[in-house]
Amino acid sequence: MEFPVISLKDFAVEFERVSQEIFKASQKWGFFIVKDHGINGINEMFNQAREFFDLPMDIKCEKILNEETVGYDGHTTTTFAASEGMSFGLPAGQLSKSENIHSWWDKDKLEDIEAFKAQCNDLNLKIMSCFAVHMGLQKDFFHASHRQVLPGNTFKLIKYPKMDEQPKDYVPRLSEHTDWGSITLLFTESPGLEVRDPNNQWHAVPVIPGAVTINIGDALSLWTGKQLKSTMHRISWDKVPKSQDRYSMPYFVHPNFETNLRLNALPDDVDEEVLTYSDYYKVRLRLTWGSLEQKDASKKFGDIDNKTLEYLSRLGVANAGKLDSHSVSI
Ligand SMILES: O=C(O)CCC(=O)C(=O)O
Ligand SMILES: [Fe+2]
Repeated sequence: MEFPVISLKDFAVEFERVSQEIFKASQKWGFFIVKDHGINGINEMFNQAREFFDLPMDIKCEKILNEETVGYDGHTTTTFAASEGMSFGLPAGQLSKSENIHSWWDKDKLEDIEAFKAQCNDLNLKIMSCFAVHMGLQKDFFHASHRQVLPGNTFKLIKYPKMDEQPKDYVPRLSEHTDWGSITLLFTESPGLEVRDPNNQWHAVPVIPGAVTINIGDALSLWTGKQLKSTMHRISWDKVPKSQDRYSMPYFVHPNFETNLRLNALPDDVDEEVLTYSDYYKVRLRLTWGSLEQKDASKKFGDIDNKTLEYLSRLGVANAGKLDSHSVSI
């Protein structure tokens, strides 16, 4: 089964055809690769990532990830990944105002990050317009819920350090999971990512230099009555070369907090209840990063509200039954 690879070279002149390919791939796989996307400066970003992760641990630990999803993680083991990360959350233009930015990320470096985030957001809005038209909505329907307000989109640098052997305590390289938000744009130079294909078998995502891998997150899947698929993905130990570090850079797009994800309620969902993105985000934030909270009482990552949890399992989010895949005890 062939992994979908789509060129955006003729996006404007052949919008109907290209958008249809994107919509179909998102229904069938929930994952696709785009080429000719026009985003510049990818190699420079990888170089920044290498430079940052090469710094001594005490410098990287100057700012540990906070609830804005800004800061470093990698100083401690988690149950879901053997990696370190540097996250740049918040709506466009707000990083320089965050209190959680390391002094190493000076004004010029932050401007580069903001400019890269802006390019990613342009691509995001293009992709969203493809979904809208094929669902019979106004082309810019999703733009209104992707304004630059909280929580904003998170650009993250990730390093999976080379390891001769798997640590004794079982830690997945990256445990199987779905993403939380609307879509994710992923930049990577190395193999290792696997996704569930339409037959539910693990399928290696090809690496195409300079291309962007895009996948649908839970919020957009729920919001579209599951017309679009939020697909499980993972990185397993035996698929990543042992002798070299693996770098990747996801850009996680989130709908605005107040967005009601009930646009196209599922046929068996008779509940009138509103499910905002904020409700869902709080659950995933806590499940993913709650362990940092236990180490630093000044931090507060979301909330597990039982009513939301129960409601989500009834709706059957893509991660159904797996809401604890990034588990911390709650
Ligand atoms: O590092 C990768 O290639 C995938 C990362 C990912 O899926 C995530 O961080 O959600
Ligand atoms: Fe992911």
